[in-house]
Amino acid sequence: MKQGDMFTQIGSIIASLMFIWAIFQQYFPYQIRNQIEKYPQRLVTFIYPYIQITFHEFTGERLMRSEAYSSIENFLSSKASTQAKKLKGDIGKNNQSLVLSMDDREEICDEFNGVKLWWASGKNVTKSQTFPIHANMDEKRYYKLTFHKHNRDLVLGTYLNYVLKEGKEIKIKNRQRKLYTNSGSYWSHVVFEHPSTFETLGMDLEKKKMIIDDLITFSKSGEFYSRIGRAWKRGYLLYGPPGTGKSTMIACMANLLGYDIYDLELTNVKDNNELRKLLIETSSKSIIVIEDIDCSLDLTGQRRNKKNKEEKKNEVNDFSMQKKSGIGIMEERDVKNNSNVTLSGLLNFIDGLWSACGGERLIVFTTNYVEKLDPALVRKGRMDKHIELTYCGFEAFKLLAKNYLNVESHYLFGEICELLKEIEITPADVAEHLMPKNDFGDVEVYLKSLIRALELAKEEARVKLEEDAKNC
Ligand SMILES: Nc1ncnc2c1ncn2[C@@H]1O[C@H](COP(=O)(O)OP(=O)(O)OP(=O)(O)O)[C@@H](O)[C@H]1O
Ligand SMILES: [Mg+2]
Repeated sequence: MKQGDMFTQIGSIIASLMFIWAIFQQYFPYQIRNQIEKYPQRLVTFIYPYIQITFHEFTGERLMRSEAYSSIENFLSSKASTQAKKLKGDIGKNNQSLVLSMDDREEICDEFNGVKLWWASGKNVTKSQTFPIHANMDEKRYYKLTFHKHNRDLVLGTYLNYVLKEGKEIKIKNRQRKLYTNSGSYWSHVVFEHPSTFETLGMDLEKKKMIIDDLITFSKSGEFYSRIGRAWKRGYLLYGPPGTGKSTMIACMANLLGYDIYDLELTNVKDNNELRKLLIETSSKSIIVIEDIDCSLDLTGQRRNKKNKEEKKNEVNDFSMQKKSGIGIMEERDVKNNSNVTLSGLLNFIDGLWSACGGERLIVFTTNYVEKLDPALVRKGRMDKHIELTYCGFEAFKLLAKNYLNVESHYLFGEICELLKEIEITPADVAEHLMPKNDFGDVEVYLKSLIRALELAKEEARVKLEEDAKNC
């Protein structure tokens, strides 16, 4: 028989069956129909004791991308890379890693609490009404989960929640992170791609480990915080001289935990209401940073006095000094905009905001002058961890030498170690000496340049000491 004839015959059989079904539906009372329908269903359940759940990619009237679908996609991506034979590859949203997912019409098996389940990917293709270029718009993808009916409770009660939660976490890890800054009461953002990590941060190793442990413990303690009835937040105060790595450490924290950064410029905020609005808009898994907190607010709750204003007057004309002399900017703003953020407004936000918002947040203040801060601002519970970033010690130097020069030991290290004990030099200055120059000289050239700088600083310190002694 020709293929065309076969299709015609099948078509007429289907048409006849549909006709009989329509008659059946119309003329048999509901009760009889129900009885008769039960048997084929029981037969199917007996022969095929599996349940299937379909998760479509687009849902709702406006065909929004389903969150469940994208969570499942993320959840399955790690399993797909080891099990599926046909994979799809793409660059992740963080623009750094390759993300693999299962291709259409693939199936993989998952196991949960000793129970086997099967995930299959598929797509329905409907004929495109539009131009061929839009043909893809008519492909409707879905994931189908199949499991034995005995495991219904486990799958619906626990497994699916677990899949959605895991998928969400993977999504957050892979997402493109953002650096937000505020102008007035609005946040604007750029993609956050700072390369600093704790591996490249030069500092005392024990202290570094303590900070990493603290951050990781915090990020895993959601349930603990909720059990004890505290908002899931933690405050860090980073203090130390300029160039010791405070801002760099914030980037390391964000990279370690995969958080966004909100760099809050308090001097751009008009009043406490505007501050509250800004903070409520911050997302979960974020670090809210206020740099140079001593400059951003008058920490006695009063505006700085006139004398201070005069002192700062010249500095604000120099753009490079503006960050450091934030109070100067603030006073300039005050005159024009009547800025009115107060210490108590800031404290309220630290204490109260997160309770309402949920989700994990770090708040980080930096300052060069910890002694200037109001004790109320930095007490435990508000700023839980106070971390001093210090001048460059030998351990920090070794890490910088390894990163910048790819050298772990050298005969000049001993001399540098001795000099670092006597001379205060910031990691930023050390890094500057180790930075590759045009001539790309060898390691010795860079180390000797650093030694010269240290000896010069030592000599200057000696002369200054002598002069001070004479003046006394
Ligand atoms: N501990 C460090 N390890 C590695 N690099 C560092 C470290 N400290 C500083 N640097 C380098 O010096 C530069 C300046 O450091 P950073 O901006 O973090 O200093 P800071 O403490 O925030 O200074 P400021 O108080 O002026 O804001 C960074 O770009 C970084 O390359
Ligand atoms: Mg800084």
